[in-house]
Amino acid sequence: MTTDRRVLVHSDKDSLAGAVAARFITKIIDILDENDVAHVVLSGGSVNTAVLAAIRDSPAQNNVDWSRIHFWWGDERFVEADSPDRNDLQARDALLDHIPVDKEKIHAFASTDEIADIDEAAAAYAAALVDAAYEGSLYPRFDIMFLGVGPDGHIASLFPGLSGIAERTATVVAVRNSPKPPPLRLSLTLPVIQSADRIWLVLAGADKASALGLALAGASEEEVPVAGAEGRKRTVFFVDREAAAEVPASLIAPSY
Ligand SMILES: O=C(O)[C@H](O)[C@@H](O)[C@H](O)[C@H](O)COP(=O)(O)O
Repeated sequence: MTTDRRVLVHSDKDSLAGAVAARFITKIIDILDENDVAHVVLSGGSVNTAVLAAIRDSPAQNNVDWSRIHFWWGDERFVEADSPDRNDLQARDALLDHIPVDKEKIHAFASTDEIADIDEAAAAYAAALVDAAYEGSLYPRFDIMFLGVGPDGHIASLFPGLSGIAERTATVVAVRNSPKPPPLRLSLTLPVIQSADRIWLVLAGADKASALGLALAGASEEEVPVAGAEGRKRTVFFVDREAAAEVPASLIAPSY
């Protein structure tokens, strides 16, 4: 697992979103210089959606060959296709509908209109991951995985105290009792999350400070799921000052 886990602090949510957007554009151009395609995992939540909007609004995004990027989601609310609760709709509104993506490379979780049974929907996403997997794996090589963090420390739809966080075999789990509504969700599991080359966690607000502090101080992933977010190459916590309030000073990278 990575030894490179860094915390980058920005003054507020807007500058955080702008900085992550700029860094994403630079990094994805580099990745596409070296690879035919890239795989990016998107997240729900207001902060990550603000990042997507900032990417859309950046003139530099014209330099990205969007048609070579596969888009996946870390989790999804299992609701109707047109529900505003859907993470994929939020991402389409903020970015995907505004850039020249290849629609076949947008891998959204099924809605309840497409597949009524949540276990079948989880199996369908697991099958989509296999279809794009590199040899010998059950999922693609994810270049960048965006994750949000809840005040309880949840990532994707892996919540403290629920069984999903402990799943080590399945790549996708059906969540029936999410403490945050809506209760039915689909989520990648921790082994898939930890397979990503780069995990970029983007979080803002005082309500995240405790979970982030605990995770970085060595709490278990069962107690604070974000503690388990470690990518293969690099794990970066992009945070605002409020969310950074309980981060050990030794982990904070010099601001830039
Ligand atoms: O699944 C959900 O209900 C949310 O999408 C959640 O996982 C979100 O990503 C975090 O709570 C961060 O949310 P904010 O970015 O809005 O703080």
